[in-house]
Amino acid sequence: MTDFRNFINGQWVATGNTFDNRDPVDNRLVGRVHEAGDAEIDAAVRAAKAALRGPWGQLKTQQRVELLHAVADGINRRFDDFVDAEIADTGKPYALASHLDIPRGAANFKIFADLIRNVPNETFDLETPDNGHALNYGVRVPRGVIGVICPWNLPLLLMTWKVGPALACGNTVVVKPSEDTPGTATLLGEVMNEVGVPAGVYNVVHGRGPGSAGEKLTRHPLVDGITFTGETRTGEAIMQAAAVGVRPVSFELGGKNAGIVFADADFDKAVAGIARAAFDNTGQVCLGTERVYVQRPIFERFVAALGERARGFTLGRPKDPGVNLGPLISQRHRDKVLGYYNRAREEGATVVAGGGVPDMPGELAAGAWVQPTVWTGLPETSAVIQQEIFGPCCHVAPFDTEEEAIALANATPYGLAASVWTTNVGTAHRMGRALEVGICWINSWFLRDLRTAFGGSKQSGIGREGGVHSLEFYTELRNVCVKL
Ligand SMILES: NC(=O)c1ccc[n+]([C@@H]2O[C@H](COP(=O)([O-])OP(=O)(O)OC[C@H]3O[C@@H](n4cnc5c(N)ncnc54)[C@H](O)[C@@H]3O)[C@@H](O)[C@H]2O)c1
Ligand SMILES: N/C(=C\C=C\C=O)C(=O)O
Repeated sequence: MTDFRNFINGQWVATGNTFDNRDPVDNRLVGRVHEAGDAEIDAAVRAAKAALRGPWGQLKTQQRVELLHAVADGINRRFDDFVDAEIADTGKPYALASHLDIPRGAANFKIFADLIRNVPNETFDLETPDNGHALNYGVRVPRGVIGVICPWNLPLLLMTWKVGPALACGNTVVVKPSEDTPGTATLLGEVMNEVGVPAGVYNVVHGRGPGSAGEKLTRHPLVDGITFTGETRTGEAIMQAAAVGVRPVSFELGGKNAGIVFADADFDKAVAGIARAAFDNTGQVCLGTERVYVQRPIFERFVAALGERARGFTLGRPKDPGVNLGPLISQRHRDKVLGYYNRAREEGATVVAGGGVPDMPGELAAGAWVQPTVWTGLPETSAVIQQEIFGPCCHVAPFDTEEEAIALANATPYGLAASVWTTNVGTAHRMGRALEVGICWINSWFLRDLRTAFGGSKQSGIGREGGVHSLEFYTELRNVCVKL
C-alpha cells in the first residue's frame, strides 16, 4: 500500500483525509492519497512565493539551466521507478510508459533548459524627434507562482510539459495532479530534493477538483497564473476562478479530432496511423482520433482493415509479454465510455469491431476494460461523433471531395488536432491550412517537435506552449526605453 503525501516546501505532508488509489488493471486498492485542505494549499502557495525571493530567485540563468538538466538526469536515473509508478496508476502497457511517458518527462526539462540559455531578447533603435536616438529593449521576468493542474492520461508527460518551462523561466509551481494518478508527480518531489532544487520551488498538493485541492488552488490569491490540461468544461470553471485577481491562464483542453484519408494515401501507413491515433493509450489521448473520414473509393477496404487492427490487440497486465493495450483509467471513466458504446448501438451504428467489454481472465475481470471499437453508419449529428468519448473507439464515414472533408472535419466546437493521409502535396498543404485546429499532422500522428507551437483552437484551448511560445505565459515581457 503506497501513501501518496503532499510535497510542500521540500517536506512530505500527510493529512487526516485520504482517498483510495486503485489499479485500473484489476481494481485492486494499491494506495492512499492524502487530500490537501485549505491549510496545505495555503502552505504550498506561500512556500512557492517565498522561494521566488530565496536562493532560487537569486540563481543565475546558467545555474538554473544546470539544475533543470540535473532534474532530467534524476528522472532518467530512476527511470524504472517512474515507469512502475506510472503503470501502477494507469495500467498502460510497459512499452508505452517506457517509450513515451517517462522519456518525455526528462525531455520536457531539457528542451526548456536549453531554450532559456539561448533565447534572445528584443531591442529597437528609435530615432527621436530631437534627431537623437532611444534604445528600447525587452526584459523577461518570471510570472511568479504558477498553479499547474493536470489530467490522468499522460500524467508525467503533461505535468512536466508545464513544470519544465515554468521552472526554466524562473517561476515556482504548485502542482495538483489528477486524483486518479498521484504517483509520478509525487515521485518527482523526491528527485527535486535529490538534485538540490531549493525547497518551495516544486510543490505537490493532492485532491480532486470542485470543492477540493484543484479549485482551492485556482482560487488562492497568491497564485499568479494557472496552466491547466483537461476537459473543456473544467477549463470554463477554472477560467472563472482565475478571473478573480485577473490571473492569466494557459489551457490545453478537449478535442474531437478528425483523421482524413484520401484515396491516394499510402494505404497501409494510413491504416497503421489511424489505428495508433484511435487506440493508443486505450484512446485516452487528447490528440487522438475519434472521427475518421475516408475517401469513397477506398472506404470499404479501409473500414475492413481498421476493424482487423481493432481486433488484433492483446489486452492484459502492463508487463505481460505482448500486451499492447491497457484498461481505461477508472471504473467511472469505463462507465462513461460504455455509455457511448450503448448509445452508438441504439442509434443504429454498424459495429465493425468491438462495441463492448472483453472477457478478461481471473482478477482482471474487475479491471476497467473495454473492447477497441470501430463504428460506421451513424449520422454526423450523433453524440458519438459530436462529443469527446476519450476511449479506444472511432467512427468511420465516407467523403468524396476535399471541400466535403474540410467541412466535415471542421464541424465541431473543438479544434485541437487532425491528421491527413495523402500523397498529393497540394492536397496536404491545402488541408493543413484549411483545418481549424492547433496541430495538423500530414501522413503522421503525434510526431512531436517540442520547439513548435502546441495548443488548441476554438474550445480546445487558450494559448500556445512549446519552444519560445512558452515564454509568453511563463514570463512577463517588460520594455525599457533609454534616451541616448
Ligand atoms: N489539450 C490537451 O493537450 C489535453 C491533454 C490531455 C488531456 N486533455 C483533456 O483532458 C480530459 C481528460 O482528463 P481529465 O478527465 O483528468 O480532465 P478533468 O478536466 O476532469 O480534470 C483535469 C484536472 O482538473 C482538476 N479539476 C477538475 N475540476 C476542477 C475545478 N473546478 N477546478 C480546478 N481543478 C479542477 C482535476 O482534479 C484534474 O486534476 C479530456 O477532455 C482530454 O481531452 C487535453
Ligand atoms: N501536450 C502534449 C501532448 C498532449 C497529449 C494529450 O493527451 C505534448 O506532446 O506536449
